[in-house]
Amino acid sequence: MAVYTDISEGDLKHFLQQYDVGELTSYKGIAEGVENSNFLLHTTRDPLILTLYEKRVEKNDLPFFLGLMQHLSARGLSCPLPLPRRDGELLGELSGRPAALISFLEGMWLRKPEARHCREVGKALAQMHLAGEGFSIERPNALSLDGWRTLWAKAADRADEVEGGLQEEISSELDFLGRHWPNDLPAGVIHADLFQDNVFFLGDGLSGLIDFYFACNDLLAYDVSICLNAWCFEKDGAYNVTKGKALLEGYQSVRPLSDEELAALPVLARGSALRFFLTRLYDWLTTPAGALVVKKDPLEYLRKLRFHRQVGSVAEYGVAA
Ligand SMILES: Nc1ncnc2c1ncn2[C@@H]1O[C@H](COP(=O)(O)OP(=O)(O)OP(=O)(O)O)[C@@H](O)[C@H]1O
Ligand SMILES: N[C@@H](CCO)C(=O)O
Repeated sequence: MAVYTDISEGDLKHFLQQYDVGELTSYKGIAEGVENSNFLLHTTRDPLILTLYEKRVEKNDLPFFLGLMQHLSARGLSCPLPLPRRDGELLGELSGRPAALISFLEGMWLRKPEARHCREVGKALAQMHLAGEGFSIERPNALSLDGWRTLWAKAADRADEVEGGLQEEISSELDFLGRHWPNDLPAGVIHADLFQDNVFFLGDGLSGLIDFYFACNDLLAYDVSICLNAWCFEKDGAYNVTKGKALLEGYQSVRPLSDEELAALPVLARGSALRFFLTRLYDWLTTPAGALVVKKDPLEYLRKLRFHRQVGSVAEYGVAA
């Protein structure tokens, strides 16, 4: 459950006086999510989301995240919009944490997405990539090769507790990626965490994207590979080529991938599988027992990584080579 910081009604009402958002009628903590504390607020006007940024989010990055949501929204992408205080600031403080109010996005995330939903996700990702053009703040990806090495250095000693042989396997994977990582592909603002719980649907239609707190500047095709990992595998670990094809077609209907981007997909997908494996492994090994947060299974991403390692041609992802 992601409510790490509690708030009192008195403090909340005081905080809301800085905004022009009507009177508070009720509020409750939102159990989903693992990074920040989120609350749903009802007021005499529109419902709102209150986010308290927790320790893994760098305060210096908040102008990037909040500014990006404004930028994308202004360019027609459906995503939450941060609300300014009466003094124009987007960021305040509540219960000792940086805090922001953002608009409530209608919709639900899908527990069992189908290929047609993957197509919509592909389209929305490409729309986000185009809408991100011209955003003036830059944020390097803290979770690329260097960040992976740092995480691995903290977890490697204990990795074999999770599965025998992991130490060797992951060390050589990092070496491989260090030698083969592309750096001359089109880059821009990427979401970097566009998992199912960050895409809302209303009926069959995609209603918007949320959770831009890993967004950064990186290769656009790397973001595509994150979505292939997050959306196109079945619970039993099998890659679903119909979903992959739909996601890639949806993406390419808005922003065609170059031959170089397509050819790089297997390596990029190895990297993105490793990224989520490593953050999950680190959390698995360091989250205290009894913490009110659901730990995610690192081995799910190890299996995905192994799949990408044996991919011979990009056609196996569902796209014509
Ligand atoms: N703008 C919004 N409109 C509607 N619901 C929202 C909005 N923002 C967040 N939520 C709700 O809060 C939940 C958690 O939000 P979010 O994914 O941003 O949190 P997080 O802690 O950063 O999570 P994680 O990084 O694990 O995905 C969402 O699944 C959703 O239910
Ligand atoms: N989407 C991430 C968690 C938070 O970003 C994962 O599934 O590991």
